[in-house]
Amino acid sequence: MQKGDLQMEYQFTVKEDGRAVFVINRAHKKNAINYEVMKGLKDAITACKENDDVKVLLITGAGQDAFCSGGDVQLFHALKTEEEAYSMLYPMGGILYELMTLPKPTIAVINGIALGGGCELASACDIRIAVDSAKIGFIQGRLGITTGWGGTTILQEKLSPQSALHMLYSASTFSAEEGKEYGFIQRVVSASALEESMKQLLEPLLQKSASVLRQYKTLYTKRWEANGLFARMQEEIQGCAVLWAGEEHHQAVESFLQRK
Ligand SMILES: CC[C@H](C(=O)O)C(=O)SCCNC(=O)CCNC(=O)[C@H](O)C(C)(C)COP(=O)(O)OP(=O)(O)OC[C@H]1O[C@@H](n2cnc3c(N)ncnc32)[C@H](O)[C@@H]1OP(=O)(O)O
Repeated sequence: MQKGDLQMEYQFTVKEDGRAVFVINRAHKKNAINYEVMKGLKDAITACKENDDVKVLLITGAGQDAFCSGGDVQLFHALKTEEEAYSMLYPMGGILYELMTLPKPTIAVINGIALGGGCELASACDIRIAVDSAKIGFIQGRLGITTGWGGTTILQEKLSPQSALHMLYSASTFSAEEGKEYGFIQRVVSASALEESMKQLLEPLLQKSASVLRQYKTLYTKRWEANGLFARMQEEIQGCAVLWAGEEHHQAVESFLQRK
């Protein structure tokens, strides 16, 4: 394959105004997360932490109809046992913990459908802005599993129990406006107004000094360290791995893969 033909599964750029942008670049797979995207996200978060020029991290998906459809079902379908599932779930949970505690503002720009682990990824960001056509759903329950990247533990820090548990129990797909009613989405805009809305959202943040932004985030990170956030995420991940090995999950994934 010619070098020029190589399609990177993600793009990470740092703009002159201090915003860093991570784009999941797998639109042909509704921006599902595979191991390359996981590594790219891990490296991007580290780069943001180490680069004083970066003030804000944005995460979004390539194309117009998907933010992220969760883990790559075709790829992760090969993981059958609890141990094999844990070998993928735990590293991604660690990445979401690093994202959650990055000492800089993080914004999920939900440009389209966000499902399963895609919602967990968005949850780990400080702020979620969505286009009005976006659909969001913690659909893991339909596959006989729970969130497996720490998403439930993260929601416990951001949403009311009634909102979070309804979204999780139902495994329903909600509109962006419904997600806003639950407190999961902070701003809903039309696709055409997204760029302007992002400008309005970012301007006041980019004008603040890095130390002010870092101080605010550190106050939250200290709270999460004090209440054992990562240990609770790990417990959630272990629970998901047990369900992952169950027949209900394997049959649900098989049905998805055989659907066409
Ligand atoms: C802990 C996290 C947990 C985990 O995986 O570990 C999860 O995230 S569980 C949830 C996993 N995600 C899903 O179950 C979503 C599966 N995808 C869908 O339900 C649909 O594809 C949908 C609703 C996103 C879009 O449906 P639509 O009819 O508009 O498009 P297609 O289904 O034809 O999809 C187009 C193309 O993308 C591939 N695709 C979509 N989602 C995934 C995915 N999550 N993993 C891998 N591939 C995905 C789909 O197979 C099609 O590709 P093709 O080569 O044409 O088959």
